[in-house]
Amino acid sequence: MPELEQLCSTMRVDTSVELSEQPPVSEAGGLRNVKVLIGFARPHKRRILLGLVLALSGSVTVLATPMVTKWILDSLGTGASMQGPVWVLIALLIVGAVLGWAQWVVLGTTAEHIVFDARASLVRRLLGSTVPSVQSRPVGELVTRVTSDTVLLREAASTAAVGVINATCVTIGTVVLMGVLDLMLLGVTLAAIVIVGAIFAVLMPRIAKAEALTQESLGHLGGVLEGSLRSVRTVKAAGAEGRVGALIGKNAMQARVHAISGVRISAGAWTVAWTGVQGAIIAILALGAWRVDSGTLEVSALIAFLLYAFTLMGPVGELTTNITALQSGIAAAMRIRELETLEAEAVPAEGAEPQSLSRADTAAIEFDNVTVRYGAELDPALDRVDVRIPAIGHTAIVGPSGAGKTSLFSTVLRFVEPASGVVRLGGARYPDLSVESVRARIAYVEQESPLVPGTVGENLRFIHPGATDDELAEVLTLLQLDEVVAAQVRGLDTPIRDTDLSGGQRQRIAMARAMIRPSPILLLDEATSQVDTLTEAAIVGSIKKRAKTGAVITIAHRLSTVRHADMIVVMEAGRVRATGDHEHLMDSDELYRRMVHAGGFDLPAAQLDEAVR
Ligand SMILES: Nc1ncnc2c1ncn2[C@@H]1O[C@H](COP(=O)(O)OP(=O)(O)OP(=O)(O)O)[C@@H](O)[C@H]1O
Repeated sequence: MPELEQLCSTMRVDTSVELSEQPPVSEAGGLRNVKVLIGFARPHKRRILLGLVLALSGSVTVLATPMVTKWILDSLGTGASMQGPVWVLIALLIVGAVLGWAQWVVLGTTAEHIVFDARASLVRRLLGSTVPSVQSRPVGELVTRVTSDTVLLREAASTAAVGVINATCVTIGTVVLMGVLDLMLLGVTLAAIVIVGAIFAVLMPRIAKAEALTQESLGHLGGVLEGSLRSVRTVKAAGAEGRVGALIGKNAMQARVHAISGVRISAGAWTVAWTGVQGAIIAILALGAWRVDSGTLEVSALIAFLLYAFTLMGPVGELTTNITALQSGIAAAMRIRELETLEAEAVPAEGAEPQSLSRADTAAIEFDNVTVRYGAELDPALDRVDVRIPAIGHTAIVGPSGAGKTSLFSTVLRFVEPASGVVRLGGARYPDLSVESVRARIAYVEQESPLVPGTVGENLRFIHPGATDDELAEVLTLLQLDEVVAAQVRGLDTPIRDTDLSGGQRQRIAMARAMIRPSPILLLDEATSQVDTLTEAAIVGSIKKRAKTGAVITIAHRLSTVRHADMIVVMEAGRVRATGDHEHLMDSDELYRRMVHAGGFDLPAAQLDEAVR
């Protein structure tokens, strides 16, 4: 758990570190792709080195065994005591077993550390990225990168890398010792190794490609599945289970096709490797027998040579498995690394502090000629907006769908940064303030899915974890939630997933969370649906109360919220069209009048006329 706490506590710090320390992604450069994988292993190089030393030491015991066997066979011929070589064999066995165990533990543990680090780094990256960049990808796809891709990294970045080096060393060592025994038989072995190696070189990139495509399909699968489950009610109500299932199944099938292609190529590589080694053994046996027969080779040397040939199957098999694992790991590392393209939030600035936000004559938020775009080629979502929101009172933002209300909130919360113009909080310019210091002064209630994983109590204390029981009780009463909470099986300790809260009750819990302690600014994106009369009355009442001591800014959809606002900002097509109170706007602004008569503040502009008619 301490590691988890550490992970959580470092969530808010600069996120650009770990992933960006690695070299840039390249589709073409195989070596560069390997470097991406090495980037994940680098922090654990000492442990990996230890694992390699243990693996190599273990291999020495394996390599020594045929020579000691030859020693025993030679002793048979000369009548010398066999006690010495037998003890050496037993010692080699024990030492080899201990080294193998230690290698397994060291590398296995390291692999888990690598997976944890990659996950922690990914979580930090995801939570540290800007809202639009995270929301531009399906959530399920991002989740698979943290869950399944990191698992593939496990073997590749530790065991597989060591396995490849060790197997290569063992192969070289075996070849050298074979050369000591007989050069002609070595020639046969080398020919087999070269042929197997060449076929491998051709097959490996194809395995890598199949792995990358499999992971990509799995990512898409996760994305579609997550989206479908999120809207399971709509899916079922529309009787679309079959269609949605087919769409998810299509991604699953694609994953299967690519995975099967990978399996086939891997099977081919394995078969080639084993057949090559087996063929070499038969050739060695035939040639060796002929040479023993002609008196140019000792029987003990032939047996030792054959033992080496059999030993060679180990490293060749190890190479095949580990190179396959490396290819999977490289594909996973590239996908993990690709998340670097998510735009990170601005690094905290030091220095400026907002002025007091509690005086009626100061502005809580000021927009000075602010333009916001979601892409260079897109029309601005906010177009040269000038607005001044007082530090005390209720300001309602209204406008047709797409007018820029949410973008205004996103700019206030620094989810997006203006392309031009400047925003001020309590007189201090945003660029001079850290993101944290801005958000610390704002409580925000979003319109959609306002509850977070955890218990009811954790949800209520989400913004202010230190809130006292009295503070909690007060806000629960204000929002008429006390009985709702008491009715849950374990009261405040009821996990959200076990509650039977209605949409309106969830909305009120989200409100309570934001109001448990006064924040200078309360941003409320009013829910259009799911709001019962009780919730509506509770929300209007709490807005009024809070607006006496701070700034309450609502994206308002209902007349009941808008009518009593101290100031109403009417937005249209990214611009502020008019400001004033209800009476003033009813007299002076045509669009506002139409929205009031239409009975909805969020209809698309084209529908307003129709609704009024
Ligand atoms: N993440 C995004 N990427 C690209 N364009 C966006 C994004 N978010 C909003 N927009 C565009 O910016 C404009 C303003 O959208 P915004 O969501 O701020 O309007 P809104 O008034 O809140 O609308 P609604 O009431 O329908 O939520 C729209 O044209 C919208 O298409």
